[in-house]
Amino acid sequence: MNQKKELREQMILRRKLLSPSYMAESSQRISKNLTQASFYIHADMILFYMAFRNEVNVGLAMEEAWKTGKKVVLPRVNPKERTMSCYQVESFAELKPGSYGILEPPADPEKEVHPAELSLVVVPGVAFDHQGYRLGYGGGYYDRFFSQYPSCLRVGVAYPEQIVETVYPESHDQPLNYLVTSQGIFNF
Ligand SMILES: Nc1nc2c(c(=O)[nH]1)N(C=O)[C@@H](CNc1ccc(C(=O)N[C@@H](CCC(=O)O)C(=O)O)cc1)CN2
Ligand SMILES: Nc1ncnc2c1ncn2[C@@H]1O[C@H](COP(=O)(O)OP(=O)(O)OP(=O)(O)O)[C@@H](O)[C@H]1O
Repeated sequence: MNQKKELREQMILRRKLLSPSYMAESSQRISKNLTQASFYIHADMILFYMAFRNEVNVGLAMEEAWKTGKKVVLPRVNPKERTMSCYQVESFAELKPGSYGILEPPADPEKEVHPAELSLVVVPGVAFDHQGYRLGYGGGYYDRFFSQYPSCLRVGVAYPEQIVETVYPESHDQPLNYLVTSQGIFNF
């Protein structure tokens, strides 16, 4: 547990040291690699995330998804229960800062999507390992989400600097199917 906490702090620090131009360029390459992958091409409803604190910015992939007629979905978090609900979005202009300052869609019941309908989930993270495990901010949001809805394909996105030998997975940690980096794609 302490190993996990130390790795989280170390990896957040490492990510803070990346330059804005490096992150922008890598994020573009990651978005491009993602949108060229067959699992993305075949997906019609995709849960993305809005980057905060130096995370990989997948905005370019979201724009590509809108252009090609895919349904773009974003989460709203419920910090009390540590759960996420999903809403379809049509543009970045609809979003407003929510919990943790992360941009979120409005809670419009007509736009709510049942997570079982998602064909692909793009997952942020602090660190990723060679077995397909990820380390987040410790809220357990994605682990809880995937244990409840195990059928959607999970794809992590990372700068190569975020990949480590192991993130010390625990029994509740839900592994990814793929990890997309600026240098290529891992299949677990
Ligand atoms: N862009 C993005 N959206 C996301 C996630 C993410 O990792 N990235 N999440 C993925 O889970 C969820 C939000 N999870 C979060 C969990 C904790 C903190 C946070 O600020 N934690 C404090 C510690 C607070 C505490 O210990 O109670 C901190 O890090 O300072 C932020 C986001 C849902 N949306
Ligand atoms: N399926 C689950 N049901 C209930 N609690 C869970 C579940 N998965 C994880 N948790 C709890 O959530 C907490 C955080 O888990 P963990 O440290 O793995 O989060 P994380 O993967 O870093 O965060 P996140 O998924 O939010 O990015 C743990 O205390 C864990 O017990």
